[in-house]
Amino acid sequence: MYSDQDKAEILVDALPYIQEFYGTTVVIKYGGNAMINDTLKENVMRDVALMKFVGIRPILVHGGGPEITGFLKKVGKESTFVSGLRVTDEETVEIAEMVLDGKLNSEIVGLLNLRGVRAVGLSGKDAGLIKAQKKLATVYENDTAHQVDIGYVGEVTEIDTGLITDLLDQGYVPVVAPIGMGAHGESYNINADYVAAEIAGALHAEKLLLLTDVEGVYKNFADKSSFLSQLRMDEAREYIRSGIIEGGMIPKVEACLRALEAGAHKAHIIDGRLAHSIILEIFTSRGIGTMVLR
Ligand SMILES: NC(=[NH2+])NCCC[C@H](N)C(=O)O
Repeated sequence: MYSDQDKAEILVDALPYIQEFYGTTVVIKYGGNAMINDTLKENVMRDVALMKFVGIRPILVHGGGPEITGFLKKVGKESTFVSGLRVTDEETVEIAEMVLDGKLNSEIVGLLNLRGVRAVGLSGKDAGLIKAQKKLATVYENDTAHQVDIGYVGEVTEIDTGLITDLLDQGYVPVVAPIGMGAHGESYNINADYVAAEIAGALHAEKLLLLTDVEGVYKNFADKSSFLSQLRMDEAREYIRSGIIEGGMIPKVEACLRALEAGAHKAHIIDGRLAHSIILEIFTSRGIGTMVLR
């Protein structure tokens, strides 16, 4: 166990970062295991409370994939996926919105408020926060790519940061469900990583933190010593092009690149399965994940 002296030193070691990030905005994509496991969930809520009370302005964007799938099953709807994207008819997007906004969002808001954080739940429909349009899935057949309509799966076309900025200025913590609104008022289910990236970019946030179910980026996944603690944008693009970054890591790194291109300062891929990974990444010099920078 730590002595009181050790604890004092740990706090003082964090001081440079507390000073550096005081008053800055940090967008956190909350999903995966950190959202499913109750202990991890509790940890994340405390990490967010800690950030808030040392003067950071956190914003949470949450996912909901497994819960949506579970609820669809309950009502007898099986999900089919095309290139990793859920085929989303009108009934499916209605259920996705119910689960994301009605259940998960209000659950997170409740947990944060229990911790003394004045969290406010939002969906992309609130005050025009997330404007969206249909996203087509790309399918490859005999080496030729074509686009397939999979329904109400969306991509962000515009972020209106007005409401979020007002809430942050008033000391609230916005919690955003990744639902976007189309030109005719229709709802779109959007990948939460991309929503978080767009919001971080639009706000010129200090950081985007992606809580994932991996440690970060490896140059060679089989070799644990090839972990990339830092990655520049040009390197990241090159690694995607050359296949070093592959599979499920591509959209994560692309979300980081998008956030930086749009105006965020840094983007971090961190392991949400690890207790207090947010605090370790932000308040230590080495961090624990992969930091993507300009
Ligand atoms: N994966 C890394 N290399 N992280 C370094 C983090 C440094 C510092 N705590 C920051 O948040 O900016």
